[in-house]
Amino acid sequence: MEMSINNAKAALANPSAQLKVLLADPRVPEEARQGLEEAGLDVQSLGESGNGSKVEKGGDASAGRAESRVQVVDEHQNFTPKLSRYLDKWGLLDKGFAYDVVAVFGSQSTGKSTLLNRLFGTSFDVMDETKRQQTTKGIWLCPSTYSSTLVMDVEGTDGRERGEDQDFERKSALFSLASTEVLIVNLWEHQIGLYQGANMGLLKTVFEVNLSLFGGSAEQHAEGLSSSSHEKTMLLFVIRDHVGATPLKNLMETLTQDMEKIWSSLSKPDHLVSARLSDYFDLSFSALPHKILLPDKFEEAVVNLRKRFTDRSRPDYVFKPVYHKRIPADGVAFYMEGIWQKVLTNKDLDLPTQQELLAQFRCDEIAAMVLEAFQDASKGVRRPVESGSVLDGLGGMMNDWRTTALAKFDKDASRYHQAVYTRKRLDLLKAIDNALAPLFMGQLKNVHKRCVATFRTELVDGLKGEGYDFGKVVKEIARRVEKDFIERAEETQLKDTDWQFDDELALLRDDLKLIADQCRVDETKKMVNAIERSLRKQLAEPVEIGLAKPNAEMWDNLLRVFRAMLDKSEEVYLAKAKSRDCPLFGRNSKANPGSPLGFNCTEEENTASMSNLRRRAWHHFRAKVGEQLSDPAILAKLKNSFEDVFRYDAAGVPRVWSPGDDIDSVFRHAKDETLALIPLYAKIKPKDPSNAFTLPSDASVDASLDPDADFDFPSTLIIFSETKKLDLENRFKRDADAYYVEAKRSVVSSVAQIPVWMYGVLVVLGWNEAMYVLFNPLYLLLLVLLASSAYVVLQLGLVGPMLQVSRTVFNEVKTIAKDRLSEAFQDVQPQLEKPYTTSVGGGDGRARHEQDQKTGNPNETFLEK
Ligand SMILES: Nc1nc2c(ncn2[C@@H]2O[C@H](COP(=O)(O)OP(=O)(O)OP(=O)(O)O)[C@@H](O)[C@H]2O)c(=O)[nH]1
Repeated sequence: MEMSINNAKAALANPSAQLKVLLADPRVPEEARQGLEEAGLDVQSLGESGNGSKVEKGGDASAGRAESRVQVVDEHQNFTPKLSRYLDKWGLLDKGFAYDVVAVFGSQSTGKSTLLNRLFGTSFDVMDETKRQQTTKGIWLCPSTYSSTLVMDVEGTDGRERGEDQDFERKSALFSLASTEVLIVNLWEHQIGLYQGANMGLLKTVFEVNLSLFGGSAEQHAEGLSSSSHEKTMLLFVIRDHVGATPLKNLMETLTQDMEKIWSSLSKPDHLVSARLSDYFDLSFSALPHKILLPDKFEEAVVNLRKRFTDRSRPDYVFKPVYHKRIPADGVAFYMEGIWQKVLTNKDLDLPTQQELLAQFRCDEIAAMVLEAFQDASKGVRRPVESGSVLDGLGGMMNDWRTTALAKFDKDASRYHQAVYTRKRLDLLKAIDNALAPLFMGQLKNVHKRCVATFRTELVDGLKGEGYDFGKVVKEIARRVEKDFIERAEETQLKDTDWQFDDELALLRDDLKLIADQCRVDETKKMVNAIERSLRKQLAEPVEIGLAKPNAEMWDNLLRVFRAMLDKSEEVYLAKAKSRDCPLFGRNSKANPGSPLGFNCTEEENTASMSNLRRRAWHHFRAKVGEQLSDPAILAKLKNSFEDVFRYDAAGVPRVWSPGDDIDSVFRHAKDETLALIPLYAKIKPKDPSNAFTLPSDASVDASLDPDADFDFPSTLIIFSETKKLDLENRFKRDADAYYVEAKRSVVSSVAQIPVWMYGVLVVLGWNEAMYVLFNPLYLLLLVLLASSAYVVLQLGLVGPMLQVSRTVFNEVKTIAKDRLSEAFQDVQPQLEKPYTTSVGGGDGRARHEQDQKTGNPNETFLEK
C-alpha cells in the first residue's frame, strides 16, 4: 500500500505526456485538479504547458496555442465563422448553461492578457516589452484551463493605434456586456482618482451601453417587465501594482464613489431616471501586488483570485446565477454573431429580442435535427404499412419515436427562450403527429381489411354443417372481429392526440353487416330449399293415396293435406327467420322475443321467402299430381276402377261369369262409372270452395328467390285438356271392350267343358289297367317312386330348374344329332358326285360343273344344298 502511494507520488512528481494533455483539457473538473494539487502536483504549470499557453511574449506560436484561442472579432471588425467549431473543440457545445463568460476591459498594455493567462491558464498574447505596442487586436476568446469558462480578451482602450476613435470601444463594450457575466476592469493603483487614467470614460460608456441593453423600453417598464432585476453584471475591479500604502478599502470607496458619480451623470431615459447603479451592477474589488517587484506575492494573489472564479463554495464566488445571460452553450456562436451584427449596423440592440431570435433559430435547428432522426427511425415501417401489412406493436413504436424525439428536443431546446421553446415544441409535436397520422390511418385500413376477411372466412366455416344458429354465429364472429379491431386501433392510437377511429369502426360494422346480410340471404335460400325438400317428401304419399281412391271429395282432401303441410313448413321457416334483436343488425326487436337467435330477416324478406315457398310447394304438389296422373298411371287407375266394378261384385268377390249373367248391363255400369272419373281427375277443383288453394300475385314475388316467376297459377289447376280427356276415354274404352270380350269368352269356355258322364266312361274303360298297376308290385313300386319323386321335386321347387335342365339336354341332343346328320351327308356326297362325273364320258368334270352352275342344273344345286 505504502509502495503504491509512493509510486503514485513519483508519477505525479514527474507527470507523463498523457497526464499533461489531460490536465490541459478545460473540461477536467476543478475537484480533480484540487486533488492533484493536494497531492503535490503543480497543476498550474502543467496546465500552462499542457495547453501550450505561454505567459511571456515571443517564442513560437505553436499549433496548440493557435487551437486554444480564437479571434472572435478581428481588427477589421469581422466576426469569425469558426466560433462554433472552436466551442465544439473545447468541449463546451453540450454544456447547456453550465459555462460562464468573463471579459476584461482596460487601457492598452496594462497587463490584461498577462492577468487572464495567470488567472485562467489561457494563452493570450502579451506585449513584447521591447516594442511597447498594442498586442491584443479585436476581441479574443479562449477557454479557461480550470473550469468551463470562456475568457474574453478585449482590445485595450486609449490605444495610440485607434487614437480618438472611440467607436470600437463602444462596440466592444456592447458586445462584452451582452454576453459576459463578469467584466474585469483592469487598472493600475495609481490611476485611481484620475478620470482618464482610471478608465472612467470607458466605464461611462459601459454604463450607457448597459442601459440601452437591459434598461428595457418605457412600455415594458410601465408594465413592470423591465429585466433590470435579472440582467445584472458584475464589475470586478482588479487593481494592479497594489503597493499597499493605500488600503484596499479606501481604494474601493474611492472607486465606488467614482462609479456612483458617473452613474448619476448619465443622461438616462425618463423611465430610468430613478434607476440605481446597483440595479444593474454589482461592484467587486481585488488588488494584486507588483508583478515584477513582488512576483511571488503576485502569484499568490493570482491563485487566490482564481479561486473566486472556480470555488463555488466561496462567498465571493463571482459567477452567480443572476449574472448568467441564459444563452445555452450550443447557441453562443449564433448569439454572439447576431449581437455583433446588430452592433455593427448601429441598430438598437434589444437583448430580449436577440435571445428570442436565437431561441427561434436554435429551436428550429434542433427540431429539424430531431425530425430527421425521427424520420429515419420511422422509415422502416412505412413501406409495410403502405403495402397492407398489419404491424404488431406499431402504437408502441410510434410512441417511442415520438417520446425520444421530444425528449431530445426538450433536452437541447428547453434552455432557450421559454415562450419560443414552448411554441416550437408544439410545432414539432404537430409535425411528428402529422408524420405518424398516415401510419395510424394505414394501420386502421389494414386492420379493417383483415377483419373483413376474417369475418368472411369464419362465417363460412361457422355455417358449415348442421344445427348452427345463424344469428348466434354471426354475432359471435362479429363480436370477436370488432374486439380485435378496437384493440388494434387503441394500441395504435397515440395519447394526447385527437386521433379517432369511430368512423372506421362504423365503416367496419357496415361492411360486416353487408357480408352478414348477403350470407343471410344465401342461408335463407338454403333453409327454404331444405323445407321445400322435406315438404316434397311428405307430399308424395298422401297424393298417391288420395289419387288412388277417386271420389267427389278427392281434391278437397288432397288440398287440405297440402294446406296443412304448407302451414307447418311456413311455421318452421318463420321460427328460424324471425328472431330476437341481434346486436349486429339492431332491428326486428319485437319478433319472437323468446325464440333463439335466427336469421333476423326483415318482413319484406319473409313475405318474399314465404311466397316463394308456397309457390314451390304448389309446384311440387302439382308435379306429384301430374306424375300420378300420367298416361299409363291414369289408364291403370281407370282400369282398376273399371275392374273393381266389372270383375268384382258388391261384396268384393271376383265374378265368374255364367251364361245366365247380364254381362252387358254390368259392363255398361262399370264403364260409365269409370268414365265419370276422367272429368274428376281433369281439374283440381275442390267441392268446397273454401278448400281451394290460391297463390299470391306475381308482383309480390321476389324474382331473385324464384327463377320460375312467370308461371300461371290457374293453368296449373288443369290436369287434362279436353282433347286429352277424349283421348283417355277412347283408350280406356278399348281396354274396357277387351275385358268385355274376355268375359264373354269365359262364358263360352265354361259351356264347352268335358261332360260328367265322360268321367264315368273313363273309369269303366280304364278299371282293368288301374287294377293291374295297383296289384303288380313292380308297377306299384314304380308308381310310388314316381309319385314320391314328383312330390319331392314339387316340395323343393325344382320343377323350373328340372324343366330347364331337360330343355337344355334336349337342345344339346338336337344339336349333336344335327351335326351327325350333316357329317353323314358329307360322307355320302363324294359317292354321289362320282357317277355324275363319269357319266360325262371322259370330259372335264370341273368345266362341266361350272357350266351346270351357269345353266342352273337342279341336281348340282340339290347336292350343294
Ligand atoms: N508593472 C507591471 N507590469 C506588468 C504587470 N503585468 C504585466 N505587466 C507587463 O505589462 C506589459 C503589457 O502586458 P500585456 O499583458 O501585454 O498588456 P495588455 O493590457 O494585454 O496589452 P494590450 O493587449 O496590448 O492591450 C508586459 O510587458 C507585461 O510584462 C504587472 O502586474 N505590473
